[in-house]
This record gives sequence, structure tokens and C-alpha cells, in this order.
Amino acid sequence: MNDSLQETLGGQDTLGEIRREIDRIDEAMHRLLMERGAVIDRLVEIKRTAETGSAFRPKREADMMRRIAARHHGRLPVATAEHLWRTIIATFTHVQSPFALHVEQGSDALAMHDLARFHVGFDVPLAGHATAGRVVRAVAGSTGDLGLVRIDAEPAAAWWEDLGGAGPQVMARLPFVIAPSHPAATPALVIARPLGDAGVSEISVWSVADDGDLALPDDAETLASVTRNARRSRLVARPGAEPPAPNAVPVGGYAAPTAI
Ligand SMILES: O=C(O)C(=O)C[C@]1(C(=O)O)C=C[C@@H](O)C=C1
Repeated sequence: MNDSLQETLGGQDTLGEIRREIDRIDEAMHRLLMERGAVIDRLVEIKRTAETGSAFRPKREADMMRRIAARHHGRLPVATAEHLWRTIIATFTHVQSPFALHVEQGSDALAMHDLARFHVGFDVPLAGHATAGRVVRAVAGSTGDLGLVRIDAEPAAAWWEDLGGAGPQVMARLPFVIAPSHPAATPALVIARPLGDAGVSEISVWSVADDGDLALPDDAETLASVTRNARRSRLVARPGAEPPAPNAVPVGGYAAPTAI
């Protein structure tokens, strides 16, 4: 059936009516996004971004993404809604205070590039690095840049030993919205220099070194592990603030991913 024949049908909505409805929704969405930009202009005036050099607020972002995931239903895949808001939020973060995202390319550069663009859209510049260690150094040497490193169970080096203190820390874990057939599900961590009280510590992250026989509590998750000359170094995540071992060094925290 061609469009003009469909247009003349009585009873049900015509194609023209439905398209006018889509145009109305698109216009409202566009106007709301522009209105959001004006609100961000007001936020810039009162937010003390200069203190850390970064407008990134992981705790706030986790709350927002959880509400989107909880509210979501219907034909649009939740990952599409997530990507749209990730692009909006990352772009407005960049508008407030420009930053680059340093991405570990490693053995699957395409997957990491997809993950990066899914989370920050196309306004945030990316810088590729061969190893996680180089990402950590690039973030350490920047004012407000972020880093994206893959969670690799057996990495080449214990890059997490350079995190913590006044240096870069783990700030988020990806994927955050766990959904079937998610198009950007590569496991990764976001790192940034300290953000004051804007960080999240629902799950705390630790660097733990031992000689190979230290057992961790049942609720601890080993994200990565490297053993060299009988010294084992692990990157460990654990709910709450309690260290998983007496000598554990705090290296950040993240909001618990949400499943739908
Ligand atoms: O709420 C803030 O502090 C903002 O800067 C706004 C905003 C957003 O666009 O919603 C942007 C960056 C932050 O990471 C969190 C949220």
C-alpha cells in the first residue's frame, strides 16, 4: 500500500497523522535538550568544578542511569536509551570542563573504541594507549582527563599499583546497565584523579599483594591478578568500605552495576 492510499484510509490513524505525532515528539525532545543546555549554564555558575578540574560526578550519574533503567519499557532497547543519556551527560560534562578520555587499546582495540564512544559520544576526544599502565600515567599527568582500562583477568602488568593516594583512582565500572544483548558489554573500569566527595564507594576497590597463599573474604571479587617472582598482586573489589586484607591499599570505588 502506498503512502497516499494509506493517508486516505478512514477509521484508524493515517500515516500522515502518525508522522505528525512523531514530529511533535521530536520537536519537544529537541526543545527540552536545548532547555537542558541552558540549565547547565546555570549549574556552571554554582558548581566548583575548578577545585578538581573535572565536572565528572560519578555518584550523580549512577543515580540518573539507575532511574532510566528502572523506568524503561517498550520497543526502544534500554541500551539505546542508556547511550543517548550517556552522550548527553558526557557532552555536558565536556562543555563544563573540557577533558580527553584515554583508552587502553590492548588486544581488542575495536571493542574498547566502541565502549568509549558508547559512553562519551563523539564530542569528547579519545587518546589511544597500548597498555593500561600508559592510560594511568596519562590520567595522572592531566588535570581532569578520564581513563578507560579493560578488566582483564590476567593482564601483562599490575597497573593498579600506580592508583590511589593523590593519583588516579577507580571511579566507575562498566557495563553499568546489565541487559541481554548489550552492544557495549566489554568489562572495564573508568579512572580519574580524585574528585572529592563526588566519587562512589558502594563497592570499594583495593590493591592487594601477597606471596600466593592469602585467602580473601567470600564477598571479595578479584578483577585482575599478576604473579611475578612469587609475589602476587591482585585488584580486588568488595562491597562496603572494609578492606579485604590487612595490607590492602585503597584504589577507588564504584556504584554497583544495575541489571534489568
Ligand atoms: O549534576 C552535575 O553536577 C552536572 O554536572 C550535570 C551532569 C548532567 O549533564 O546531568 C553532567 C556531569 C556530571 O557527571 C553529572 C551530571
